[in-house]
Amino acid sequence: MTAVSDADDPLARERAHLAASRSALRAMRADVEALDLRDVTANWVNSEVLQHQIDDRIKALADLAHTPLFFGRLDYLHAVGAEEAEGAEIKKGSEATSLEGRRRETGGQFYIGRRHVHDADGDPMVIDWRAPVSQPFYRASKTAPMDVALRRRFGYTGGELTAYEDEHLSDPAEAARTSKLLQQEIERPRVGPMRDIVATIQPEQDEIVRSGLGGTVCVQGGPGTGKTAVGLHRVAYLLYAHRERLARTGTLVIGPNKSFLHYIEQVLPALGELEVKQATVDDLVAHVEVRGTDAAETAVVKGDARMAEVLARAVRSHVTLPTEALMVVRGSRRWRIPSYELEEIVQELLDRDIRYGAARDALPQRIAHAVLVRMEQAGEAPDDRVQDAVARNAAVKAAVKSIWPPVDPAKLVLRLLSDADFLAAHAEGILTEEEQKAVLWTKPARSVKSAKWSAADAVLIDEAGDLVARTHSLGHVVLDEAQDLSPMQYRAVGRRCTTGSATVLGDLAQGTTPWATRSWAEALGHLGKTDAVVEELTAGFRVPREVIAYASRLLPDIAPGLAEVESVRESPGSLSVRRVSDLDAEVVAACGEALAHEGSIGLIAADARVPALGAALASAGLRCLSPGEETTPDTRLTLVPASLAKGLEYDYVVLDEPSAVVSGEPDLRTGLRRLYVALTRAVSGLTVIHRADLPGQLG
Ligand SMILES: Nc1ncnc2c1ncn2[C@@H]1O[C@H](COP(=O)(O)OP(=O)(O)OP(=O)(O)O)[C@@H](O)[C@H]1O
Repeated sequence: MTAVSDADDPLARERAHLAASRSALRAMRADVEALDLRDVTANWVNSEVLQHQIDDRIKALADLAHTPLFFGRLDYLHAVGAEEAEGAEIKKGSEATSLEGRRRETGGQFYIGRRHVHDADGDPMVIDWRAPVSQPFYRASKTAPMDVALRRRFGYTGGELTAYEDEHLSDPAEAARTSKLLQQEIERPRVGPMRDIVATIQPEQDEIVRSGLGGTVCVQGGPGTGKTAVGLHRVAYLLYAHRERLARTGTLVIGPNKSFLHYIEQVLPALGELEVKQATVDDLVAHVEVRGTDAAETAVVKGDARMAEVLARAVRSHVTLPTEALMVVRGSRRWRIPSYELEEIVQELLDRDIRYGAARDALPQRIAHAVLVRMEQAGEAPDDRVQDAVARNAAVKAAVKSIWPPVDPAKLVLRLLSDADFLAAHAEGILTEEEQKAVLWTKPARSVKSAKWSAADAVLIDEAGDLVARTHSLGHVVLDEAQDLSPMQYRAVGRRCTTGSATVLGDLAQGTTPWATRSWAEALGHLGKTDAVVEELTAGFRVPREVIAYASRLLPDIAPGLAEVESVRESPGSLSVRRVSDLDAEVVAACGEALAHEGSIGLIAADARVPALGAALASAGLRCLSPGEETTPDTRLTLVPASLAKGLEYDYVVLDEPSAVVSGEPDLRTGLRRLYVALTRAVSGLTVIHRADLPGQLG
């Protein structure tokens, strides 16, 4: 029997490259594991830090059995520069040199994967998907082949490479066709948390993913258009392209709630990025314990950007212009600074755009300077040490304390919400009387500790905190489900990226808070990023065509003017709407039917219906999870209160009583938006079960 030659069996050749890449990765990992820190660090702290970095590197180099090491290949027509091939990762001269050789032979053949893998000589076996040379894998087309002769996509079953699909982009004779492997990957059933999409990022998504670190991008996109996926991949891309800078400044992903963050938390580690922090807006502003809630009209006023002006006035009101001269005694001499001169110093600090706390810190030195000028006029020759000593003089300290006392942000907000006169003094001309009444506590709180702070109050404290001392800014912030943020929350996020940039993701049609975003331009203004570019994603990857068409009947009422999502997925029979008389029993039965399919099942219901449905499922012997709990092959059903459905997805969704979802909200528009969210969580099938009439648009 003759052995099959490589040329005869390309699949065998690709498998051989996979096996070789795997062993190269193992060798890279072994190299890192073998590092002996005792040789390089004498000091314990350094070795702790280094060990941490090494542990991360070892984790990042893990060969995950079910994550293919590469998913594509590009064959270039002409040579590619070493810079482009390795992008920001290029470090070793040997890689560049050996690449040179490879280019001469082949014109450039690159395997694209989740991370860079090289062999013992430093020859690249797999190129990081983020390297510039990988870009045509996502963007090249028949009309713009980007110098690519062949684009090959690989299909895997488990960890096994089982198929490939070729596109000869520069061959005019070959007709363009849609990729089956791409379609299969998009339709692969979901079990467990969200996964990465590196193998199938679409051209319009790639443009956002690879947009530069300097600019803020805002993405408007309907349900399932890949906003979350794009935001997470953008962070991974930026970390690759600007690793050092972002390692110093930090990156953060902000999501609407803990269960959502739990759902997305494995995407970045799967891409080898372990250092990105995640938080909700509430986490960011957790200066006090939140135990209270606000009525909607109160929260609307507290979340309004005008509150920033009220707070700014209230903070500044602590400055009292001096009315008396200051006498500084040093040895046998007395130095007098008249009140008008003190006033000038204070006024000058007030006019400058610096934080209250920074100005307070500067004041003693300014006063000391005025004293020094007098000393010099009197023929003395004081130096810096004298100035410092004067700044610390008891009389100067006392003057500073009375002119510019310290401000505690939480105490300030406590006073604004408790003391009608204090609020009125600073809200005059900004908030109406009714609005002032709305924010005042009916029962004034005694102390910061005992106050029943609401989530909106915590944001006010954060704003006040920033007026006193500048908030630390990160290098990049991804803000998901942004449409639900109040103007004051946008400001809280904005001050965490004043010197960095942001990726803002949202859908105006899915805004379900009373202060939901009306326009991105307005939101970006509150965020402090008016120069942001607004992009729109319209291709839907989650929801099948039939289902999105049904949900989109709500669009004219909830977001007139927004385009309907164009599903990339045809899935006939994916929608079923049933009117029943025994609601609970039929819902349980529908869950049972859904469980006959592979993948995850979500039963979505109005929050108030959740206890009854939980009991009905339990008595039918069906185990269910709460959102954020991980699905397992044994327990694939999650009971989801409609208020937590946002951002999540399930292969099959059973939606209980739509009218209850609508009436669970304070107004019709919010109710219909909540329903729109619930209707757009299904990947493969949606079953709507109702006893009451459906909202008119769906009837
Ligand atoms: N290019 C792609 N290839 C494969 N799957 C994709 C692609 N883009 C998005 N998806 C998948 O589509 C689903 C929806 O994506 P995602 O959750 O990011 O959408 P979204 O716009 O944030 O939705 P929502 O508005 O509902 O929060 C996810 O399962 C995601 O992995």
